[in-house]
Amino acid sequence: MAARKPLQYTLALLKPDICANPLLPPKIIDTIRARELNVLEQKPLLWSQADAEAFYGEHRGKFFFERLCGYMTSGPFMALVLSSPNAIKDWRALIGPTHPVRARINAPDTLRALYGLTDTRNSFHGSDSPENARQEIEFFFKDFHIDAHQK
Ligand SMILES: Nc1nc2c(ncn2[C@@H]2O[C@H](COP(=O)(O)OP(=O)(O)OP(=O)(O)O)[C@@H](O)[C@H]2O)c(=O)[nH]1
Ligand SMILES: Nc1ncnc2c1ncn2[C@@H]1O[C@H](COP(=O)(O)OP(=O)(O)O)[C@@H](O)[C@H]1O
Ligand SMILES: [Mg+2]
Repeated sequence: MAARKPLQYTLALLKPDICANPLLPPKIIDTIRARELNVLEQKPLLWSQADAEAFYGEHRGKFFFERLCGYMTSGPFMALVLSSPNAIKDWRALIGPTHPVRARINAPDTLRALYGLTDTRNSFHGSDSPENARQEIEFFFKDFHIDAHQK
């Protein structure tokens, strides 16, 4: 009997443009589950400028940093913890490339192709590495400990 691969966890954000339409988050969550990603945690949030600058600190100084923080503090959004054997890759494959215009050309079935508005307002976030997933989950869900779930 092959040993089961341990579950992997990732942080997903449904950004303010998605959450501005109350019909969309439930629809997106159905799509997430249909792709065999488990939704372990979810919560609505409204960020301050300081929260946005802390989370996206890696992009400070880039030309889009201010507009990114302005977008992410423009309204309520939703944070989720997703799990599957390859949750990081699975969720990033489902949301597609960063730039919606490119997504519509190269990956038309992805969520950013379907819902993304502009390069900044691209509707979704997904952790891009196991270490970032750990940090990003901790950022939003202080009481969620990956190790406890992997026992
Ligand atoms: N390198 C560089 N690219 C830029 C700059 N300003 C805009 N762009 C690029 O041009 C794209 C389109 O610009 P915008 O029309 O402002 O689109 P956007 O920033 O995604 O849209 P907003 O949601 O309005 O911020 C941006 O996403 C960037 O990829 C800049 O100052 N430097
Ligand atoms: N060239 C750009 N123009 C405008 N906004 C951008 C650009 N690149 C990235 N962003 C914004 O910054 C966020 C973080 O960028 P990055 O980590 O490179 O992409 P991803 O979210 O796909 O991991 C993106 O989701 C997007 O909202
Ligand atoms: Mg990123």
